[in-house]
Amino acid sequence: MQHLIVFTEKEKQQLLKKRKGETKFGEHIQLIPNLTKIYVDIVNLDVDYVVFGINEDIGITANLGKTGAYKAWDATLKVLLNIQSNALTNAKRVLILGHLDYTKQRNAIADLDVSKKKQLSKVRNLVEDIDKDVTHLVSSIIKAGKTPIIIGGGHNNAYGNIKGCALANNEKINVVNFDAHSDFRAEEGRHSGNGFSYAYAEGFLKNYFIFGLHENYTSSNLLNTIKKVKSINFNTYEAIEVRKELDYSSEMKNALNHVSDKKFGIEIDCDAIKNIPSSAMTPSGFSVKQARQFVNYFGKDANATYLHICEAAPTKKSETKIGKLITYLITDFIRAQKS
Ligand SMILES: N=CN[C@@H](CCC(=O)O)C(=O)O
Repeated sequence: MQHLIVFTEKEKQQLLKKRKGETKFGEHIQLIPNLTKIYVDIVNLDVDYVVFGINEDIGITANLGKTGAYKAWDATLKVLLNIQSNALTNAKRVLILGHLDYTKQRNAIADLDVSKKKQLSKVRNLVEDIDKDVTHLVSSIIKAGKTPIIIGGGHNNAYGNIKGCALANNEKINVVNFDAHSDFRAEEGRHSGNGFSYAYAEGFLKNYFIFGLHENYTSSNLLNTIKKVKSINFNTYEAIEVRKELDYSSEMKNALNHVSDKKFGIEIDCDAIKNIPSSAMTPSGFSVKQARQFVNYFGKDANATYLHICEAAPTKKSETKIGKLITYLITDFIRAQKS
């Protein structure tokens, strides 16, 4: 795993802001001292969750989107390590593994002109390399009996999550996706808009529920496709929050029915949440409270297999806000699983 950079005790100490009389989450988490073989390193560790970041936005570049998601992991660590450690946050059950690093690859594509077909396909080929790493890492974590919590990166990484889970369990998995977009675009080379279509076409994804699709950002072709395929179900943000034809809680129940008959992944695209800096930031979207309720609701189910939070693109100004958002979602998931 040449791109996996393990999170070290030294880095942890640099980020921890200790306070007398209090214990921070980072003081109780587990780390692995050396990386040998990921499965062997974690299989005997007494933890339930393996949290790791994917420092890339190459998939977003390959989808001609707005970059910056490679910074979400660092933003998250700064906040996550410094929340309180108490009976409600369960830090001892958490391994902070580290991150997949693609700095070199990001630099190598910086000067490419993605409006040119050949150069775009170079970027899309790089996404396939990332896919291999994510697939291997997720499948090793699941085979070791732990639950992956993945902080992206672009939504292209849904593909590696799904394939990794399916390979580890030796069967297709289901997914519920909290997202303004279907990410079911054509198989035209890998990017952040086709993680689910590739996973479906290659036989790793079975039932797929898209929660809160934006009607303005779904092409006519895609709408026809997702209406036609029986194993795909969806609702729209407009039907729930604008026209009030559907009720948020009942829709979560409906989505759970669609995915919970077997192992399923929970995908949270931060562009579904109002005003969160991301590739497709929107002034009209679900609230942070609704996103947290969503993670809690699906995280409670015994078949919930992984959590992926992606597409948030922090700036200097929004770094703490994004770190806090992602930390709330991570801890909501852990609490939900415990209950
Ligand atoms: N993962 C995001 N997919 C969206 C991106 C939209 C955008 O960046 O504007 C899509 O392909 O539609």
